[in-house]
Amino acid sequence: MSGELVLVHRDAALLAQAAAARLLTALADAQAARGTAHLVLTGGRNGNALLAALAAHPARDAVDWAHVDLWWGDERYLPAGDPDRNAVQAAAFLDAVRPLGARVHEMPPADGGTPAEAAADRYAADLAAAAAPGAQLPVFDVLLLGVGPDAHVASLFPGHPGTERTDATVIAVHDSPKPPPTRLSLTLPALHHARQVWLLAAGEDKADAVALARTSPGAATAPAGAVHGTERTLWLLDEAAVGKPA
Ligand SMILES: O=C(O)[C@H](O)[C@@H](O)[C@H](O)[C@H](O)COP(=O)(O)O
Repeated sequence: MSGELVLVHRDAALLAQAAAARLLTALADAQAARGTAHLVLTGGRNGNALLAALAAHPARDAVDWAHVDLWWGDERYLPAGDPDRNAVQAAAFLDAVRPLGARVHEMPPADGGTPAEAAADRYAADLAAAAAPGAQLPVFDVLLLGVGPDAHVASLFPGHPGTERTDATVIAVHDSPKPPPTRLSLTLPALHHARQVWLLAAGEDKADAVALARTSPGAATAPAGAVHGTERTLWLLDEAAVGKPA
């Protein structure tokens, strides 16, 4: 079982700044150890706030972005440029690091004809191409996950069939309880290919989900409580998201 750590910050803004500083150090450490870093991004308010803080951080370029691979844990299956796509919401950060050489692996957008299943397979192939020989996934150094009010992570929702999938690394998710209804998501086994999993939750609307997840009731009930890094699992919270007894 990896080491689990809970860090609580005063509010969502400080959480984003502190997590960005921590992430820069984690990426620099990964590059010092292995020469490269694989970072998995998440959508949602806290994920996007972290990326905005990262883009503006004075120590941003302590990371050699030319040796960073950026992936997504999930994506809304919408046309390219749609403002609801996670990659579009991360544009300010991507516009800052792409010129520095970051390898940005966006999940495929909907093109009006390709089924989401085919797009999921394409991303799985992209991941496999970046993996060690014989592996299906690169080892992710840090995998970021926003936590939903129902304790979902990525696009793996409680009681949803996609959360139980173990036969693929990337799946299409239909009938998502969180709009839009069609998404692409890494599966739970794929999320476990991370050295560090960082779970981000801020606001009192997340307190129930955090309290439930931390009792580890299983992925079907609380996917956020079922994801762990092989080396470390961090809960990055603000005060409003803490304090509800389990
Ligand atoms: O595509 C998405 O919607 C996200 O990847 C999703 O998993 C998100 O991280 C959580 O729903 C938390 O979102 P908030 O931080 O906005 O509450």
